[in-house]
Amino acid sequence: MSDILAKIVEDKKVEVEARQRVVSLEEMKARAKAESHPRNFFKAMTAKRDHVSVIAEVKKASPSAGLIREDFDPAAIAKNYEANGAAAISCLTDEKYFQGDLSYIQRIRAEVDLPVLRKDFMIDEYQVWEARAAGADAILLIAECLEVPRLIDLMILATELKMTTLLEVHDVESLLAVRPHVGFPHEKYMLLGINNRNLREMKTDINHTIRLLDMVEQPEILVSESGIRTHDDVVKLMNAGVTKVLVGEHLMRQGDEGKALRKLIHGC
Ligand SMILES: O=P(O)(O)OC[C@@H](O)[C@@H](O)c1c[nH]c2ccccc12
Repeated sequence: MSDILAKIVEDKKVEVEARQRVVSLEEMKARAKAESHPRNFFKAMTAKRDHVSVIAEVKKASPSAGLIREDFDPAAIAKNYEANGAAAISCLTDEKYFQGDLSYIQRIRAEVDLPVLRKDFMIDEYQVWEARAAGADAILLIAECLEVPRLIDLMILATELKMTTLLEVHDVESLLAVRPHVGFPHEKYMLLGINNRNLREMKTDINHTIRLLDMVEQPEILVSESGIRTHDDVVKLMNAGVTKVLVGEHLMRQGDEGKALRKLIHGC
């Protein structure tokens, strides 16, 4: 694990313990069960399109970029994404490193019809229930954060709660470790993400996805994540057989994030 990731995970353990003291696991389960049925994130991402499928991300700040967007209205941003062709929304909920907030999920969901992914560092069952109670339709699991059996446990729980899992890898070793678990029995509810950001140097390179592509058994569920900025980047990935992307920073840096999204998808 990179130093920054190790530090985030350490802090996350403390945070999850503190949150559990405020709302118990039992209470969180009750809240999750009372929540309306999740929207089908997997279906939204695998629907037939004649262009790339984009998970558009709502992100105020990040450890690598610092503050990205000063005037930050998560629901308005998501609405603009929806109006301009996003297939789904991702929302950062980590407070310390990304200035996110769990309450943004409900605010976004009230304004858009698209399914919403909770983007956080998931290390505990509690957070999966918490995600569902907050209205999330999907969760992110980062392979570099957890041992494979823990990943599988959290994935099974997410599936039971009818949420989609975006299982993210960066390293080749992680991809090989999770590969036997990609697909069955979660085939209708899981996507595989390749993160182009190297967390050791914080640099992004979209060729990273293309280099690992040969080792991906189901490219139809693959999402290329991070560092995607231009329509040419999208064309390059599409030509290699990648039909899904997750984009945040580039869109969030534009005054009109919807217009930027349309340009990214269509080139104009
Ligand atoms: O802002 P970018 O470079 O377009 O990247 C978006 C997304 O991939 C990135 O936010 C991300 C990918 N995996 C993560 C894990 C945690 C936090 C954030 C992320």
